[in-house]
Amino acid sequence: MAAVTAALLELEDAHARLAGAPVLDGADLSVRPGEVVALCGPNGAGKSSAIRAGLGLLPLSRGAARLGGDEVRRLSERARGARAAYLPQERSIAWNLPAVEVAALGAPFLAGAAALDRARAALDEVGIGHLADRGVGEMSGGERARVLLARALVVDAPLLIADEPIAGLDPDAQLLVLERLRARADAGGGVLVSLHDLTLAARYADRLVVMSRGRVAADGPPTEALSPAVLRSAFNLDGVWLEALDGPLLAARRLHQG
Ligand SMILES: Nc1ncnc2c1ncn2[C@@H]1O[C@H](COP(=O)(O)OP(=O)(O)OP(=O)(O)O)[C@@H](O)[C@H]1O
Repeated sequence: MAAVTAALLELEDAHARLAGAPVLDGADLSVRPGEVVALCGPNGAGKSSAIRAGLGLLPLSRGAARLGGDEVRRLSERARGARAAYLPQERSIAWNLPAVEVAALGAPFLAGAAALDRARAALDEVGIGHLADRGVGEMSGGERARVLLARALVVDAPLLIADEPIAGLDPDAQLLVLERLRARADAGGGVLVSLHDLTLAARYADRLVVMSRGRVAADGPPTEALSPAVLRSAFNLDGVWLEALDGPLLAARRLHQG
């Protein structure tokens, strides 16, 4: 009998409010082992809120949030940290520590040398191995963003959640990072990644979830989820998918305002 694989993260009819206004309004979301799920939607649609709810960082007023099959609010912070690595959208690092030490913070339970080895490997993975010993206060914004991604890659957890990991990265680094996330999923992990670049989302994700006004407007194979109707209603775009050499390519223009 085939075993049913539990979702690594699940939101079911999730409702949440911030400052008196709804930010999640009945959102459903799941991530399973082996898949990259791209979370897309316009600014303010609720992507970060959905991620934070799944991690137990944003309490729900109604509905359920489960991490690794258990209700997230019943899990200790340590248990949450063991179930999901998280790269938040916020990219600041307070202390000017060497990149390798910042990345090693992702493996607090490993002995120092083992954590530093893993951190160096992760910095290599994101293309900045040569900056491992440089202070993060002496780096460009994109380099610092990659250090934080390396810290998330160091975490030994079945699920990796990355909130806009390619924002501010150069084109080569964007593709490199998405390749690394793809490789994590191909090795059996689950990946939830919020992205604004719809073409890249379509190329690297197995499934694409479109959020709009705190709800899920579409969930499915990327170019099906981003249908012309959804592009119109959620993104204000008049768009079509073209088939290019490297995969689907979105050709879109802004809809004229009435
Ligand atoms: N701390 C807060 N207090 C009050 N409202 C908030 C707060 N954080 C976010 N919001 C509101 O919640 C809604 C959802 O925000 P969220 O950050 O989840 O959107 P998002 O889809 O991740 O957007 P973006 O693409 O801009 O990062 C927005 O309307 C936003 O203004």
